[in-house]
Amino acid sequence: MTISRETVLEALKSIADPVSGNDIVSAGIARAVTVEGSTVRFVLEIDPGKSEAYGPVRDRADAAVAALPGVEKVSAMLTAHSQKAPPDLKPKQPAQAQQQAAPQKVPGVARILAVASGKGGVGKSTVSANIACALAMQGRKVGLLDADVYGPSQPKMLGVSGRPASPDGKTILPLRNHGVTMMSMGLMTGEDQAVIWRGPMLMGALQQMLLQVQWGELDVLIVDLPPGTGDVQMTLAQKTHVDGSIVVSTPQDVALIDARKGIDMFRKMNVPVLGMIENMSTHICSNCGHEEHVFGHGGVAQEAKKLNVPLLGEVPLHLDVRLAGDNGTPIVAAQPDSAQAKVFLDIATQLVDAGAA
Ligand SMILES: Nc1ncnc2c1ncn2[C@@H]1O[C@H](COP(=O)(O)OP(=O)(O)OP(=O)(O)O)[C@@H](O)[C@H]1O
Repeated sequence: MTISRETVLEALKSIADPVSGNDIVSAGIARAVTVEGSTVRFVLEIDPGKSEAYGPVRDRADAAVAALPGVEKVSAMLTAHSQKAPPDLKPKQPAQAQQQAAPQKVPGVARILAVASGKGGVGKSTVSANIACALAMQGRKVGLLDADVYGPSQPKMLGVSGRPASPDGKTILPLRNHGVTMMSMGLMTGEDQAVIWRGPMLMGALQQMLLQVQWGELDVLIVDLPPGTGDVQMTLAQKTHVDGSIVVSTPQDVALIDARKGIDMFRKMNVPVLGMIENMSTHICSNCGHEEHVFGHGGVAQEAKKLNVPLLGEVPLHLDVRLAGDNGTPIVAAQPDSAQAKVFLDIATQLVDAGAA
């Protein structure tokens, strides 16, 4: 049975807004209604000071939608609006419709740092995991959100497994290892399950990860983005206040072309680019220590200079970096005194010194 968005809106109109006396749709409280098969999602955007008063409203709205024929699952979220008058669901003139709600902060999270790459497989997840651990080793309260829905790898890299608990059915308890609080789409879907995500599902899932996970008080939440410049990157920057971004690339031209696109996207979305990291830079032989430039060397430094962004570090290509990641203990934690670990620790120090983490 197909559920229409209009039917959902009608059901939501039966719920009164305790503050304005209107119904929650006319009052502009009920927003972002999406229907995916038998699942309905919506948010109630409220004054953060009135969250207690709106708890029962959310429950009533949830029940009204759940009672509709064909609805099997409802996700109703309370979110804090950042404007005095939240936009409503009524049809808008094109000019008004273009005015997006301002990007929101995630409660308790002081800063959000996005780690991106233009191209897949350049080591973005390895870099995210190591920077997260390095920051935790320096005493920062760190979260890591694995938003790489196409290839979630953080559970393996940080050595966590099992489905995260949700004692109240509304919030999700993150997992923790190496001093890092982490949540991954991989933990919601299972390691071997292939996931095909479509735009609206991605948006919903990402928002859910950001807002429903109990991150606690964090100095910084690192978001490990999927490669490229697609829906997830756009949604993150549009909906959430992202304080800075880091772009990871190998020194090869093909990777650099895509990295440039990534930097361009962040600039267009007004997300400060904190710097680039060259990964798989010099190869150091684990037997004899001989150095070789498998993918070239210095390409990222040149590109960073051209684009006028700092080069935060050059991470060598070293067997131990991969083995550490595969074993669930990133190299900074496994071999903190190694040359490879030092690069990550130095990047973490730079981020702290710059007030970015
Ligand atoms: N500096 C390095 N030295 C050795 N191996 C590395 C290094 N960086 C990453 N790797 C290895 O390369 C592989 C790809 O790395 P990773 O998963 O971090 O890349 P990614 O850019 O996040 O990939 P994807 O886009 O598929 O998510 C992994 O097996 C990882 O262990």
